[in-house]
Amino acid sequence: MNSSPSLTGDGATNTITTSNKRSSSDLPPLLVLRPLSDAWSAALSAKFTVISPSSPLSTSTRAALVSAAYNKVDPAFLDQYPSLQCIATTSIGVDHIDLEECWRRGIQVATVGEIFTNDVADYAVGLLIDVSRRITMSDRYVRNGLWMSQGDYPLGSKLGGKHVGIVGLGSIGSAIARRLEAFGCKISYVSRKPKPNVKYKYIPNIYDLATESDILVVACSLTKETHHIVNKQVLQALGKEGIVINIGRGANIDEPELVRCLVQGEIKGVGLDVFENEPNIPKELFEMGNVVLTAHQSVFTPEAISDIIQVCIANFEAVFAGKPLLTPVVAD
Ligand SMILES: O=C(O)[C@H](O)CO
Repeated sequence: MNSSPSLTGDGATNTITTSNKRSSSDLPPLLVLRPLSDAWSAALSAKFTVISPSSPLSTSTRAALVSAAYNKVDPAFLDQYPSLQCIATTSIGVDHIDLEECWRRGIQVATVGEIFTNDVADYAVGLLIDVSRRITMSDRYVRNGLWMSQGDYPLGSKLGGKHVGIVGLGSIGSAIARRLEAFGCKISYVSRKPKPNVKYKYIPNIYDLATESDILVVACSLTKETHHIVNKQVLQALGKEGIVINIGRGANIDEPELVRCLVQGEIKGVGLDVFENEPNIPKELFEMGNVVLTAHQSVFTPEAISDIIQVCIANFEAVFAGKPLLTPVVAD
């Protein structure tokens, strides 16, 4: 009878138990740090011996699966797992991973590649239409019975013809730009350098971008350079009629300044899927009508989750076979 580790879970926590149903001794060990749903558990356990950080095997494992934000990969974490050769994160953002340190130690890092691109772009456009046409606000108005007592809700603004400034024209920013172009928006962008073969107007400075824009869409990754890239001056340059959409990372925006600008009417409205200290959200935002708030979910569709599982497995199989990763993070 074989008694080997397998992973069970309620979708929120990992638990190692013993099973006599099958042997996993010939399956490569995979250290898993993120919570696993049943679908994740089944898919990973079929290919790997899934081990938890508390398992004695974990220090000698070669590959690890981590998730965005809530598994910080820093030198202290890496010291615990000296045999790691590869880390795959279930995110596109890698701000929770000390990449330089990983590379210094010869550890490869993989993301989910472009799996989320279209879903996030759809969501960003959804937030933008919601804020500019006041859909959620009008919904609250109707639900609260105010239509009858107070009459028609104030009109939202037309999207076509608006000047949209995209902060970060990577794959997600580009997908947002393509969608907004179809709505008749004029697109400009800021990024470290102009993108080759791109027809949108490149503006090297975010202040100038904000000055020229009606709407700013934050779609950049979080780095030292982009931390609080949308600050007081940028928000003031955007102006009283300006709208901000953020599907990047909360810390791309100086959140207290954003709240202050909203309170003082220095910008018109925001659609935020990400926050500086998730899941803590400044309480002032709850009181405001001109904001749409969602719970960092622009990336998640059931279809995308299924694709993430497949790409993570493919990356680990490549590592264990000594082949290149499918979706590596590369130094730029
Ligand atoms: O980076 C990502 O993939 C998303 O924001 C989920 O964390």
